[in-house]
This record gives sequence, structure tokens and C-alpha cells, in this order.
Amino acid sequence: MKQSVKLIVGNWKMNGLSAALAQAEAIRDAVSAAGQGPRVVLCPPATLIDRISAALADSGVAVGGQDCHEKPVGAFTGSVSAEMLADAGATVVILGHSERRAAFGETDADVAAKVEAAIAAGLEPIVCVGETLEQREAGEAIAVVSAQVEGSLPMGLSERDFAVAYEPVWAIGTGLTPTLEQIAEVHAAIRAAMIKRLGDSARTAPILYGGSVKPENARDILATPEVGGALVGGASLKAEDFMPIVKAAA
Ligand SMILES: O=C(CO)COP(=O)(O)O
Repeated sequence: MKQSVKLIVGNWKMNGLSAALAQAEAIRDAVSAAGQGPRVVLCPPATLIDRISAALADSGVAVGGQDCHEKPVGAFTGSVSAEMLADAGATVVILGHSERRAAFGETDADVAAKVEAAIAAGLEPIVCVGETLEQREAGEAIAVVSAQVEGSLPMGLSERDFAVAYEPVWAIGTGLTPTLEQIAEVHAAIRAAMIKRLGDSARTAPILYGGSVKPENARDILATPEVGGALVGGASLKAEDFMPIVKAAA
């Protein structure tokens, strides 16, 4: 397997008033001082994308959205389209996060439609999959994530830049993480499902791990087979927590 540059993505979720700009700038400066390293993306709330994109222009840090609507424009009060994210300066978008699947009832078909919208707007989608604790305890983790990959990745992704993120729901914000063996097992299953769905073009898209990634566990997780990077929640909000993770991926 070829060693490619890792992808480290910070998902700020619904955190970040304008004061958060200082953290983005601190991350930008630290990434630039660190020199050669992973690809780094920050995904602030939609209200900050414009300003953070301006602050990070021509730096080694890209900006992403956390969700998008499946339609480009129209009467959808409160929604933000992929084109609007791109217009604000985003180049990436997280889709199908478990918080959206659970709290907003997003189905695999909804996620696939959003992925198509992201591609049409020129954004690189990061498609999230992951099992609940109940599903893991029932021995269904592999079947659940494989089905989510099958249902959430539209055929239009072939030959496009995209990533999949494995985020076990029970590991998000809990401080719990799967063992390295469990991560390797699920990532291998995700790779197989991606290839089954999209063919050989899906051999190189990175599969990120997300769920309680911290400075203390990042190095081991990132060295696990088929882990192409990390999707980081809480630890991405402060440069002092995020940068050790970025450096662990260098
Ligand atoms: O949901 C996540 C990233 O998308 C993970 O969140 P935490 O890193 O806070 O567990």
C-alpha cells in the first residue's frame, strides 16, 4: 500500500463565535512553521467560513463546511447549499455525520444526494459512517458501516477526490476509542465496500478515523493500517490540542 500524505480535519461543530478566528490563525501559523506535514482542513460553522477562508488564504490550511443542502438554490429556509459553501471559500464538506443522521434523520439516500451536490459545486466530500454501541455489541459493526458506504457513496464519486470517515457513534465526545485492531478491521471493511461500490478508483481515497482523537492517541491511531487521517471534534477547537495531532500525522 502506498504511503500518502495524511488528511487531518477539524470539525468545530456548533462552536465558534468570531473569537475563534484567533484559533484558526494560530493553527495556520503553527502549520506553516511546521513545514512539510499532512493536509489540514478546518470546518467551522457556516457563519465563519467566509472570514476563516480569508484568514487562511494561501496558507497550508483549507476550509470546509459541516453539511450542505442537496439543492443548489431555492426556498429552503435556514439551509446552506454546497455552492454557497464554495462561494464562501470552502473546498471540502463533511456529509452524513452521525449527529446529522441521528438528530436530523438523514438517511443514506439523503447523504448520497448531498454528495452529488458537493461534487457539482466542486467540493471534496468527506462521507461519515459509523455504528452505534448497540450495533457493535450485537456484532453488526461491519455490516452497518458497509451498508452505509454502499448507500451513501453515489456512483458519481468515481475518479473524484473524496474521503470516507469512520466515526463509531459511541466514540464521539466520550473519550472512548475502539482498539487499534477494531479500527483496522473496520477500515479494511470500508475499503472493500468502497471498491465494491466504485471500483478501482476507490483504492486511494483516504479513510479517516474520528471519535475521541486526542494528542495522546493520535500517533498510534494514525499508524494503523488503512487509516489515512483523522476527523477531530473537541480537540480541534484549540491550537494547543490540535497541533500535536497534526504533528503526529507528519
Ligand atoms: O464527531 C467527531 C468529529 O466529526 C469526533 O468528535 P470528538 O473528537 O469530539 O470525539
